[in-house]
Amino acid sequence: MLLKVDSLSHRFPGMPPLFERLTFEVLPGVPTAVVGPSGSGKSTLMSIVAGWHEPTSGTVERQDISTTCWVFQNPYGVARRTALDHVVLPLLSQGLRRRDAERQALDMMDLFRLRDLSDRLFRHLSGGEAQRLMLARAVATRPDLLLVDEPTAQLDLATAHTVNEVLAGIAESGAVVLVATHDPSTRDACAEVVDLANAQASAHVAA
Ligand SMILES: Nc1ncnc2c1ncn2[C@@H]1O[C@H](COP(=O)(O)OP(=O)(O)OP(=O)(O)O)[C@@H](O)[C@H]1O
Repeated sequence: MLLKVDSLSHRFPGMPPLFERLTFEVLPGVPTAVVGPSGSGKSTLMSIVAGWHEPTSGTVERQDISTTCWVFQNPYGVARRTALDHVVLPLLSQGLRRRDAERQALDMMDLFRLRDLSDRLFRHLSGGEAQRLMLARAVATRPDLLLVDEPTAQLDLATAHTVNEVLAGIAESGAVVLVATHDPSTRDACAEVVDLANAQASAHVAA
């Protein structure tokens, strides 16, 4: 598997270019951070990589990648469903029996320190809990490509550390992982960094 971004440029109508000729690759086992100031185009890049948005020019190749999950910056859930339901549902739709889906979902919630909240309604979760729940749901389905936008934005240091470790573990287990972040601890937990700070003039990848 390989995510290959080649000479990618994007500009919204009437705005200066967000990035130009951005070129980088992400391999399984090499979690990669996308960094840059607010408004530099991190979320836009994620949506282009996810295939939701057409770039102005350039290409995104998803070699041997058949499943993609994109975890948004803002968590979206069903107010009157439990936390556990949110993780179980995609597993049921993958064909797992309910008992197996629940076991797998609880294991995943454990990783993200959410197991004690399994029966809590989504609308009663805190922002950080809801954000971790969205991560647990995405990771539980074992996507080939995992795109994550600001996973630690609402978390304390210790919980952010847990999330960074889980994301590194997911990459190690063979997924292609790309994380947009402002958080230095997440940046440091990644093996590669794509910096959009200077990507208007010439794109680059910094280690
Ligand atoms: N559909 C759109 N049409 C026009 N402008 C847009 C559109 N989507 C995003 N923008 C603008 O493009 C710029 C980049 O937005 P984006 O959300 O990608 O930045 P970001 O780096 O993720 O920011 P943040 O760190 O604040 O989340 C912003 O100035 C934003 O207002």
